[in-house]
Amino acid sequence: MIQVVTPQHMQAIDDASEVPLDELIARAGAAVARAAIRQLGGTYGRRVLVVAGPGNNGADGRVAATRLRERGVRVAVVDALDLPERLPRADLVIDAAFGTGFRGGWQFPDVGATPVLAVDVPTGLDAATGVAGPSTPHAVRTVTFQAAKPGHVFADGPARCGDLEVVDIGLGVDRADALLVDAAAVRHWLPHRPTDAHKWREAVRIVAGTPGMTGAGHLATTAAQRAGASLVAVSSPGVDADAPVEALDRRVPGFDWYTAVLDDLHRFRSLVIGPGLGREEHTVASVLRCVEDAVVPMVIDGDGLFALAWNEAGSPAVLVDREVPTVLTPHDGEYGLLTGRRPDDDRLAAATSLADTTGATVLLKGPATVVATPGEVPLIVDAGDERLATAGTGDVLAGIIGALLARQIPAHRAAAAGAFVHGLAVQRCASVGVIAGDLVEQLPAVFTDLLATDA
Ligand SMILES: NC(=O)C1=CN([C@@H]2O[C@H](COP(=O)(O)OP(=O)(O)OC[C@H]3O[C@@H](n4cnc5c(N)ncnc54)[C@H](OP(=O)(O)O)[C@@H]3O)[C@@H](O)[C@H]2O)[C@@H](O)CC1
Ligand SMILES: Nc1ncnc2c1ncn2[C@@H]1O[C@H](COP(=O)(O)OP(=O)(O)O)[C@@H](O)[C@H]1O
Repeated sequence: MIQVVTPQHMQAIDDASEVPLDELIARAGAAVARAAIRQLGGTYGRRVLVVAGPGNNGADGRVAATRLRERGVRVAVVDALDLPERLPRADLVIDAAFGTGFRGGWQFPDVGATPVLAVDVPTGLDAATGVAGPSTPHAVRTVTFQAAKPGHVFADGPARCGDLEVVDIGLGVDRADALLVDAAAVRHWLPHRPTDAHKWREAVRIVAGTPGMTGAGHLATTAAQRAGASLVAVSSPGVDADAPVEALDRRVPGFDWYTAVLDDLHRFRSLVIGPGLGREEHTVASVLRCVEDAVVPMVIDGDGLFALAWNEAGSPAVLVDREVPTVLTPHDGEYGLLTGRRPDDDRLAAATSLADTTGATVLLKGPATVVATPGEVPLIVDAGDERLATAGTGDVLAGIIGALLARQIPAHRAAAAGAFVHGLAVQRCASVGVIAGDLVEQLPAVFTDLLATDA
């Protein structure tokens, strides 16, 4: 997995390094030159314009210019603080104006359609949050050093950075602030089913859906099945669940259904509670009883999170005493309900603080999803895309995580692996018109491909 380090932490690593700054800049600049040649597809007859600022980012760019000249590239370097009226023509612009030391107020010049290669971060992109300034260029590629920064993966980062290349310049990273989840990690986390498996081994209990909203239970159930649950029992309180023929429809009353759910919960390996449950007071009461007394790992999603927030003592009070893992899956609105405040631009900190106060694993949804668990390095999943932003995809994610918990994957990894396969599923779907059920259909192939790949 790629390490993610905050700019502040990277500065401390830099300061503590025994490698002199000049040497780091030499290595960084050489890596930028190599990336530029790859981007240009060669050196002969190619022209490169380097926009170089007064700091170390500019120094990286000047070293790259020297290296490129040595390879026969025609290079012009312009001073970011003294730009000529007309920029020299070029096949590639290297943005070495400002990196992590940018403090706003400088405009990147208009380079038309010429592709931009950014050094460390495109100028104006906040490396801590990914929020772009008004003239931040859209780079085709960004070369960063030693570790990715949060700004590369959150907010405007992915769109402004283009392809991200992380280059080792010989700085030892003492600890990552987060890790970017990849296929190799998820493959490694997935357990093999033993030959003596039986249908109760990875059984998932789901409470989701209400009259008029039974689709939430259906989506969570089918997703759990397709993510490896060996048996799913689903209840939509007060109504027959919309259960596929392979699942058990456990009819429970509309009120005080917690007794029915808790009764034989010990037979299951996980409980998913909340999608489409509604926000009635009696529903809140039943959810809270389940959270307090459930003896198996839980995923609390959607209206289950509302129930936690509605509780007078606050969600931490209900959660901290749980002796088995809990995964909370809020989007920004649900995070706001739970904490009284929507997450700010520092999404790593937002997820981590909720995890710390509740003791739970928090999966903070978004274009890049963050998974935080007390005592664990946060995980970031950026496998999905905007096609996931349709009704019901969260229900699918909750079902997948429920299945992975039932497969005995620890909560931190189960949540991150769930978000990762959810993202891979949408990558296999059509470009337009994707609905949540499409993701479910892709899951067996996603798992098959993941397990088949060598790495
Ligand atoms: N470990 C690593 O990852 C390594 C990273 N490296 C590289 O170092 C980069 C960080 O370098 P850096 O700290 O020198 O900051 P950088 O962005 O070059 O600019 C600061 C200068 O610009 C000035 N300035 C700022 N804004 C301005 C404005 N609007 N208008 C005018 N001036 C402005 C600012 O002035 P001041 O604020 O001090 O007044 C200061 O002089 C990093 O992004 C990476 O490329 C490698 O070289 C080594 C290993
Ligand atoms: N723009 C986006 N890019 C990538 N993923 C997204 C985007 N918007 C939403 N998602 C993902 O889609 C899912 C939506 O979940 P949720 O909001 O709970 O949906 P619902 O409640 O309708 O089921 C989450 O996994 C989230 O991370």
